[in-house]
Order: sequence, then structure tokens, then C-alpha cells
Amino acid sequence: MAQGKDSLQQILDDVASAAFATPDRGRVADYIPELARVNPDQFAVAVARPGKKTMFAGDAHTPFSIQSVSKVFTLALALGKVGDRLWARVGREPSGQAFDSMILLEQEKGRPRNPFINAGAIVTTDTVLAGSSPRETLGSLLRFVRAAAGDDNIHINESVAQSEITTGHRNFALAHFLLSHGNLANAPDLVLGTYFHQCAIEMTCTQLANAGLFLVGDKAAPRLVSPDRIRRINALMMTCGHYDGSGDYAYRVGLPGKSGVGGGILTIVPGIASVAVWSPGLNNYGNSKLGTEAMQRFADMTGWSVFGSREGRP
Ligand SMILES: NC(=O)CC[C@H](N)C(=O)O
Repeated sequence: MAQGKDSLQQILDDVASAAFATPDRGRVADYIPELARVNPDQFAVAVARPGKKTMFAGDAHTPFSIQSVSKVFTLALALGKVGDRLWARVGREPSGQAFDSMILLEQEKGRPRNPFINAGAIVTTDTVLAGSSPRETLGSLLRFVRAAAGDDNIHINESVAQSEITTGHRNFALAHFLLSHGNLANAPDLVLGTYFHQCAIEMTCTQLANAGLFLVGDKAAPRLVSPDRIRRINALMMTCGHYDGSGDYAYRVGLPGKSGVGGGILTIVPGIASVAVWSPGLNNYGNSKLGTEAMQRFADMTGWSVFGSREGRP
């Protein structure tokens, strides 16, 4: 990428204009009314770099439901609490299945493939919950996210959480299945109550980009996890962060990312930046359609990739 702050702003403006001009905006998640009524015409992108001012384009100050992007923060907390013992309960392999699939869980006797599919995230939430109440656990999670973002104005949308509880039959099935295999320490309703509230955290694109800075691995970024753990979390985001679309995201964008069904994607450029995009319409994998396209365009324009750089990369 050419040097200078204006060129990065130009790239963001270009990415946003292309997204706003795209007629096929994907399909907004409709399993709960709060997500079904989000306007699909919205788009935002924000880039946070350690020690620099966060840059953005589009609707970057509109809060959205981060949903499964929250699984990154819960994983960081779970690893902080039990370390590598987590891997006795959850794997580190891509699943090649939809985010809420049950198939592998039965075949693999209740050990979820990775912490970013629902079954795996239910286990990491269970791990964080051990020894505390859902309220205390959510308090710790919010403290972590607010510290990461350097912003106390981050909250949980209670009506999203309640809708998820009412409609989350498949997640209850996954939790009971985990319990039947001895891979859940707390009662399913407590674990899922916590899980649904964590998914219902709302952030703006700028807040999410800032919250990802702890994974960039720069001295000027908030130090919330060790450098070793940063590498491991990024590896999992690269291989598993987009469910059965993870290979496609790695091919198109070449950077570790984590998506959510609210249309947000957090992408890490190791050593350089944390990038958040948001567009509510989803592709067939349940990942933001325009968010993925925008990140491909952004990665092409900046040359930022973990798979080799182009001339001009800062
Ligand atoms: N992919 C997602 O963002 C899924 C999160 C959603 N709350 C669920 O558990 O089904």
C-alpha cells in the first residue's frame, strides 16, 4: 500500500462506495425479529492500528449485534482461565459444516471440532462460567471487551438475548448432546443463557475494530493475552472463523477473521491492524456477503495478507 494516511482513507472510501453500489446484498438473518428487521442497505468498515487514530467509512457508528464474533473474546477468556486444558474438551480443526451443525458432534462423541462453531463456543462459555454465575461471567466478558476496545459504551441487547433463548432449539440440542457426553459442567440453561447474552453484545464497526487490537500483537496495543496466544487465536480464526466458508475467506482475503450472523466480520492483519466490516446481508455460509467482498477488495488494495506481501506494503 502506498504510504500516507490519506491513501488508507481512500481505500476505505473506495471499499465503502463499491459495497453501497452492489445490488445483491445477500439475505439478512431472519431467525429472530431483531435481526430480521435490520436494513440491508447499511455498510461500514473501520481500521484500527496500534497507536494511531481509527479510520472508517460508511455506517461505522451504528451498533449491530456481534453474534459469533463474540466467540473470539470468549475463547481468549477461556484460554486465560484453563490454558491448554481447554483442548481436552474442544478441537482445533475446521469442521467443514455449518455453524450450528450436529453431525460431527455425534460422530466425534461430544468433542466439538473447534471453538468457533456453536458446539465449541458452548463449551468455551461453559469453561468461562465454571465457578461463577452467568451475571458475573457476562460482567467479566464485558469488562474484557470494553478494555480491549478502550470504550465503556458497549452493552448487551437484552431483547436480542431473550429472542435467542426463545428460538434457540438447536443450540439447546447441542448443549444437551454435550452434556450427555460429559462435556458440559454447568446446566444447559445457564450455559446457553450466558452464550446467548454474549452473542447479543452490540458494537459499532469502529468499536469492533478497536476491540480487535489486542490480537494485532503490537507493543502499542492493549496487552490482554500473551503473544503466543495471539498467534494461536489468529490461527484458529484463519482455519475455522468462517465455518464451511473458512477456506474461501482464506483464499479471498488471506487474513484471519471471525464472522457473525449479524453481518459483522473482525479481521486481523498481524502486526499491523484490526479491521471490522459490517453489512447485514449474508451469503450461503451465513457470513456477511458484502463484508467478505469488501475485505477481499480491501486486502487486494492494501496488499495486506499473511501469505506474502506485495510491493509497497507498509
Ligand atoms: N453464526 C452466528 O453468529 C450464530 C450465533 C447465533 N446466536 C446462534 O447461536 O445461532
